[in-house]
Amino acid sequence: MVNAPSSLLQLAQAAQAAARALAKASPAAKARALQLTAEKLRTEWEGLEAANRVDLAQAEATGLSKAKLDRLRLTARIRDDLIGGLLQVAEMPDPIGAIESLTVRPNGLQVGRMRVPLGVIGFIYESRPNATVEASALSLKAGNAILLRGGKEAWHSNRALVQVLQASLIEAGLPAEAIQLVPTPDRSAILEMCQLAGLLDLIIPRGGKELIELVQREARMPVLAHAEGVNHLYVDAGADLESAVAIAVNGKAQRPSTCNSLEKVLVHATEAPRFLPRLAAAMQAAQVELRGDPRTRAIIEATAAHEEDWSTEYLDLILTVKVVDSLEEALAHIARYGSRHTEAICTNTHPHAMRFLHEVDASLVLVNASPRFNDGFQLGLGAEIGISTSKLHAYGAMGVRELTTTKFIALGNGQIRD
Ligand SMILES: NC(=O)C1=CN([C@@H]2O[C@H](COP(=O)(O)OP(=O)(O)OC[C@H]3O[C@@H](n4cnc5c(N)ncnc54)[C@H](OP(=O)(O)O)[C@@H]3O)[C@@H](O)[C@H]2O)C=CC1
Ligand SMILES: N[C@@H](CCC(=O)OP(=O)(O)O)C(=O)O
Repeated sequence: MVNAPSSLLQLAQAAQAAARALAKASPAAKARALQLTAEKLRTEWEGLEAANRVDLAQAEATGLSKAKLDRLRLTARIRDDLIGGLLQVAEMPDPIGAIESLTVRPNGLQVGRMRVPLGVIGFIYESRPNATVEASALSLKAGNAILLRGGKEAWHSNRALVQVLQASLIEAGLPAEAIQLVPTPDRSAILEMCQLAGLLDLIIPRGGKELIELVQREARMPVLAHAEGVNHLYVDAGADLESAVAIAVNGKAQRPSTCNSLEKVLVHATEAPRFLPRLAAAMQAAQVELRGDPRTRAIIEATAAHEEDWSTEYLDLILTVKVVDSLEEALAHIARYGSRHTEAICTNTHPHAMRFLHEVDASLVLVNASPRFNDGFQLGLGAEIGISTSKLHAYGAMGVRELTTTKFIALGNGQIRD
């Protein structure tokens, strides 16, 4: 805490004061701030787009990849999705103050749990401006303050969006400091955030290995890692192959830059001769480069996969394929190379589906569905701050509830302990 520059330290102190105010704010005021943000996204869209264009121009000039430019871009569709998500979050029941599982002890003491905010959240994430709005909305609904450190390429977009969010807070009678942007794109601020023990209650790094390792090493407060997705689809013996191809194409090609996209396909040997040519044709049409193990390459054209391919998250139109002899082999491969993010099976065999669900350790395990569903909005949370690949205190998509905790409460009538 002492090493933080006064500006960041002051921001965190202001966030802490704002968090205290938000913890007791009325559900109506929080919902109002969310509705106002939705309105302003529509009425102030031109200004937001203009800020976004500055970021896009700078990013293009520095040669940012097409996939990363795509996630930096604020489009009308993103605006509409954000508005829909904000309104959905506004309408959700306010979790704060709810008393859960009240029981009566033999001595008459009533013991329960009350849902409370976490406090101040430090959020470090990619150059994806919509994440700024989604994370802020969820944090606000959960009664937390948030300190945002988005990717450097989104600097102007994030500043403009945070202005909108803060104006909505003020109009709703809430402290603007509940949503703040770290005042510099300099990476040193990330290390400084990690030192803000006593001010930040939780830090969420959302990004690649380097970021996660840095924050896990340096942070002086709890960390919820939102890490990479080395995600598999296992095509079982007897699976519906048409559906398996459609799931694989959706998983890989719908939005290859996302953490929930498909990176590897494992196929049972009995299906490989029929499945792989269909997969290859579909992937070729989607412009996906295939890499494969020797058994795959004996059936279809693919470049040779190397050991590092099995653990690599490409975030690109590349897919690695392996032929396996059993469900056991698929489970063992996933346990060895997966990143516990998203894992899927295509099967028509109920016991296999159940084994996969029980035995695979990942934040979302799917049966006969695309890994692209690992997203808070798709899973019914309204929005998401990201996908926790840590197990404590939340595993998987994090919405409002995951940004809260509970404290015990006890209601007595004079009980004393023997
Ligand atoms: N689990 C989840 O919820 C999600 C995970 N991801 C994962 O994020 C990654 C993709 O995003 P990408 O932009 O490439 O991620 P990066 O890890 O490159 O960037 C994310 C953030 O981390 C910062 N950062 C990266 N490396 C360092 C470092 N060495 N020191 C300090 N800060 C650092 C970046 O800062 P700067 O702007 O300065 O580069 C940026 O703010 C993928 O691995 C993807 O799977 C993405 C979304 C959701
Ligand atoms: N959950 C989001 C994707 C989040 C994500 O992976 O973000 P990014 O890596 O910045 O593209 C979705 O499926 O739309």
